[in-house]
This record gives sequence, structure tokens and C-alpha cells, in this order.
Amino acid sequence: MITVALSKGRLFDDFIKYIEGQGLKKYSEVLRGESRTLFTLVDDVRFIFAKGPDVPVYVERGAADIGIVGSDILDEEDFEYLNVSGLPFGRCHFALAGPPNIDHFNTVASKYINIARKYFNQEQEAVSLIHLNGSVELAPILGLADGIVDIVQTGNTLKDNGLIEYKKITEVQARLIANKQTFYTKEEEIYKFISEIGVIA
Ligand SMILES: Nc1ncnc2c1ncn2[C@@H]1O[C@H](COP(=O)(O)OP(=O)(O)OP(=O)(O)O)[C@@H](O)[C@H]1O
Ligand SMILES: O=P(O)(O)OC[C@H]1O[C@H](OP(=O)(O)OP(=O)(O)O)[C@H](O)[C@@H]1O
Repeated sequence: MITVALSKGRLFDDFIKYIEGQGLKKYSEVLRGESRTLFTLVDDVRFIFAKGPDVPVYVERGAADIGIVGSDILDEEDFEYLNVSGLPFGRCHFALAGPPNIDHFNTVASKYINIARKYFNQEQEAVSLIHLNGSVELAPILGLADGIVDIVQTGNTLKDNGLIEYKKITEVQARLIANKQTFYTKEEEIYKFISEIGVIA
């Protein structure tokens, strides 16, 4: 048996649509179930449903063999895992954003403090960072910060809150990661699953 950690939330819906597109009803029908159970078994594949930032934790420690998670999470924290492949969903990007007419960002709020720090270090800009857990668009509106570093997909959240994008920082997409040991010790089962879902290792 192999264990696959799926991120709950947006990527979960995207993953189901993706495997439906691959004609894999045996997985999608079970995953679409209404139950509150946090794991399910299909043949010899056990799926677990975790919060996005916890997926690499399960994979790093071998509690899961495979994880499907946003690259934003992998870039924000350091984990040990095998980067097997990008997946064709969950595409968005990180941006520096703020109200119009900002000349210089002295303070920036973000849920992704390490990505923001790395970006400003690269730009050689001294910026004071404020960590928030979400709804970061509020920070410049309330004067808590001059701007934000956040994920942008449609751009609607920025627009609806009167903010504009100043700089695209980096692309984000879903990724398939694997545990560094079990990728080899369970090679056959893992290869069967990832080829079934259309990922070439
Ligand atoms: N518009 C988007 N905003 C945020 N994340 C997105 C977006 N589009 C795709 N993603 C991907 O989806 C993942 C987050 O999905 P989720 O629905 O769990 O959001 P969340 O806001 O981080 O979770 P929570 O609501 O539990 O705080 C991200 O890690 C990212 O890879
Ligand atoms: O460009 P858009 O399509 O509008 O998507 C981007 C928005 O979605 C995410 O927020 P989320 O809904 O996850 O809530 P959060 O702010 O609590 O993280 C992200 O932080 C932006 O606010």
C-alpha cells in the first residue's frame, strides 16, 4: 500500500478534476464522497486529506509516500522530499501589490514571510515584514503596511480592494513530491500510481 497526502481546499478540487480528465473514475468517485473521514482507501492506494502546509511534513517523515501540494508551500518552508513533477493545475503567482502611487515599500505584510524576505533580499531592499495569516489585503487599506506579498490568480481580490500589482515575483503551481526513501523502496507501487495519474517520473 502507498499513502498519498492531498491538500484540502482549492487543490483538492483541482486534483479531482485533473484525474477525472485522465478518466480515472475509480479514484474521483471515492474522493468526491461527502464523508468527513480524513482518509480513504482505493485498491492499494490510501489517500489522506491534510492542510496544505502539513502535506510536506507527512511526506518528509514518511507518514505519506507521495504528496500533492502547492509550490508556494514548498518554497516558503524547508522540507526534505523528492521533487517528482509539476502538475497542470493550481497555477497562480506571487506578487508585490499595494495601493496605487506607492514610490517605496517600507513595510510589507504577507502570509508568506520567507518568500517575501527572499524577494526583498534579492532586490537589495530593506523592508520591514509583518506576518499575517490571511486577508492580507487589509494591511495596506488600514495603514498597517505599505503593501503585500501575496498569491494572485484572477486578480479579483486585489481589484476589489483597490490594490494594484507592482511586480510579479514567482510562478506557483501544484507539485507532486515523494518521500526520499520510500520512493525507492516502494518503487513499483509508486510508479504504478504516478503513471496511472499521468505523471512521468
Ligand atoms: N487564488 C489562490 N489563492 C491562494 N492559493 C491558491 C490560489 N490558487 C491556487 N492556489 C493554491 O491553492 C493552495 C491553497 O488552497 P486553500 O484553499 O487550502 O487556501 P488557503 O487559503 O491557504 O487555506 P485556508 O483557507 O485553510 O487558510 C495554495 O497552496 C496554492 O498552491
Ligand atoms: O487573484 P484571486 O483569484 O482573487 O486570488 C487571490 C486571493 O486568494 C487567496 O486568498 P484566500 O481566498 O486563500 O484567503 P486568505 O486571504 O485568507 O488566504 C490569496 O491570498 C488572495 O487573497
